[in-house]
Amino acid sequence: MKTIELSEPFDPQIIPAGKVVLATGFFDGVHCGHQQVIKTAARQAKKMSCKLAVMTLDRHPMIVFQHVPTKQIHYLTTLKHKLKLFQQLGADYVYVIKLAGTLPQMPPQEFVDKYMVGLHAAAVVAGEDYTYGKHTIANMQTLPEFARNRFQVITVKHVLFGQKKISSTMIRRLLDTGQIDLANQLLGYHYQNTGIIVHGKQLGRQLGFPTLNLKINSQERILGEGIYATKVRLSGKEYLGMASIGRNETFGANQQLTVEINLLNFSKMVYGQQVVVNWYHYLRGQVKFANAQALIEQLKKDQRQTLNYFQK
Ligand SMILES: Cc1cc2nc3c(=O)[nH]c(=O)nc-3n(C[C@H](O)[C@H](O)[C@H](O)COP(=O)(O)O)c2cc1C
Ligand SMILES: Nc1ncnc2c1ncn2[C@@H]1O[C@H](COP(=O)(O)OP(=O)(O)O)[C@@H](O)[C@H]1O
Repeated sequence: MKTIELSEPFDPQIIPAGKVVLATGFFDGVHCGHQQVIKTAARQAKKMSCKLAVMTLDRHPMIVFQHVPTKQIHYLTTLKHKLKLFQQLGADYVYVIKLAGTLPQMPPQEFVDKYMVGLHAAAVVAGEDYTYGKHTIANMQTLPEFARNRFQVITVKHVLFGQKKISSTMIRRLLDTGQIDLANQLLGYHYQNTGIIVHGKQLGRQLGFPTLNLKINSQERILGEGIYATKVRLSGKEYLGMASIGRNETFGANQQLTVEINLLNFSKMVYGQQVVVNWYHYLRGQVKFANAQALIEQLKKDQRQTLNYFQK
């Protein structure tokens, strides 16, 4: 897979020769709905004997159109993770479009000419609500007019959960409220965070349950408070872990939020390393225990539950 960054104005020479089927969207999360768009494009590419290209943006459109500060955006997938998921879906090219300069105000006809025809699209595939300018004029209904028979337009119907379309917003709400099991079902894979192991208060080892304290990548979204069953990738190996996201209420009020994980079958001292956490299952909410002993008793139960979950 080849990743090509495009910023306005780009040199048409850098676009690989040959026709592509172009799947387009912001694709935060690359959830089941997004996967349907990309898989439809992949089938079409096979039919038309061309390459599969995916087009995405380098930043959330809310930053540009609603002026939301960059720091306030917490993605379901970082660009790096998104690219990995596109690769798994069979993308030959990924175009990452820089949403800056004159691009956000570009008239729809110019956008279609430069970023669809200009990328050699034989067909453009997107979801029902895809827009490439003001939603009243630059939508999937009007795309054939702008295309002027230069490419085919394929609109993919929303994938529904119950009556509602599966959306990044729906999944963000589920994550914020700790509903990881359902969020994973709608994502079609296990939600993931990346973080660095930092020093905590060194209380964990006294309790008999040392924990990796994680500083999660600041652009990523953190699950709501609770205790979760996880799989953790550390130094090329995978471990089962029980994770706590919370404020360690047992040890005082108004403490900082921490993300910490006790790994089952692990006993090395590690700090500073990068870990990838895959979140699998919600075990319980945070509890303010009467004392450390009561917390320890609960941690033993959490450990058994984590093992049971993964043995199922
Ligand atoms: C699986 C798990 C569950 C936990 N549950 C709670 C809890 O319900 N209430 C609480 O106050 N702390 C809970 N903790 C957090 C412990 O208080 C924390 O690990 C301890 O304070 C150690 O902190 P340290 O890593 O900074 O030394 C939990 C930790 C783990 C690993
Ligand atoms: N099974 C384990 N799970 C998590 N961390 C472990 C484990 N065994 C050893 N460790 C180590 O212990 C450290 C955490 O101990 P802890 O007392 O909780 O200290 P800290 O407060 O600095 O996180 C981790 O950084 C890790 O290197």
